[in-house]
Amino acid sequence: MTGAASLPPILLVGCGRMGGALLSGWLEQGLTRAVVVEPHAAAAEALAAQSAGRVRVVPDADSIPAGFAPEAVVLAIKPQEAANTVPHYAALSSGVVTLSIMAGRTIGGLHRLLGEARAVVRAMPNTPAAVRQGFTVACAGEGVTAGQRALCDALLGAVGEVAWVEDEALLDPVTAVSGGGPAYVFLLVELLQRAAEKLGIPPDLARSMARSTVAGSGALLAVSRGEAAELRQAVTSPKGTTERALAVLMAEEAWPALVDRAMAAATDRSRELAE
Ligand SMILES: NC(=O)C1=CN([C@@H]2O[C@H](COP(=O)(O)OP(=O)(O)OC[C@H]3O[C@@H](n4cnc5c(N)ncnc54)[C@H](OP(=O)(O)O)[C@@H]3O)[C@@H](O)[C@H]2O)C=CC1
Ligand SMILES: O=C(O)[C@@H]1CCC=N1
Repeated sequence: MTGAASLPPILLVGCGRMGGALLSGWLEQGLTRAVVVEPHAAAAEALAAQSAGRVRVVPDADSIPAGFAPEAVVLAIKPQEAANTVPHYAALSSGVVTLSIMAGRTIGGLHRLLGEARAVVRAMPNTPAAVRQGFTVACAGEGVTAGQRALCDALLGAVGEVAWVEDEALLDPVTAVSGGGPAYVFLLVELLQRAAEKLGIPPDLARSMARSTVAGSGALLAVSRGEAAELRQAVTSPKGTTERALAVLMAEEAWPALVDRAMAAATDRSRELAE
């Protein structure tokens, strides 16, 4: 991974939830010069305050200061905006690496929008990036140099762990599982809270219980060397209460089948977003 202090000038296109999380990680790591294209006024104002002059926010590609020469163009807009937006960055992406975090959008599709000769890395981070606990899977397209890959590794590594794969097709199931994964965990919190309330627990207590249980379990998992199944078994006393709940959740037609179906649906959607 490239040293944090060596982060070169970056152009970030789209500074919403994911782009903003990445940028704050880069700023924390000492990024000194970036231009952010972000038409959303509130997000742009927050950024300007956070960056103490290191980031210039502009509303569109035409407003990028003349002479700004980024070493990476990071695409963090929605996949549905790619066709109209990405071609505006064809000139700036020439000779540098383009790092896309857009769901579904393929390296080949980005080559068609930017020009075949462009160096493109496709990556899928997740929102724990906001607290530097993200997990990103990345894939480098043809022609990406070792230096460009190291730069992308540094940019993604600023917000958490990075794993690289050779097979780009894996990015679709990755998007389903780790890209969207935080949403499923937060849904579990919501459902635990709702069930607790239905069982008569006051809402405030139900909320605290559900949040702390999931956050604490995540913290325990993070420091554990063993498998998740072992942590589950450590809670499950023989003939006890958890065993009864797990018999419901782990029935083949329950969570095992539902999670398979949900991940397949998200994977299919990622493939649909390709063009
Ligand atoms: N959210 C997540 O958990 C993850 C998202 N991703 C990917 O990251 C990308 C961004 O997602 P997310 O951050 O959630 O979305 P957001 O909507 O929060 O961020 C996108 C931002 O881009 C801005 N924008 C719209 N059009 C343009 C444009 N032409 N030029 C520059 N900026 C523009 C939007 O402004 P406005 O609101 O005004 O339209 C918005 O602020 C998506 O492609 C998504 O697939 C990847 C991993 C996880
Ligand atoms: O829901 C989405 O499409 C994006 C990609 C992964 C997480 N959020």
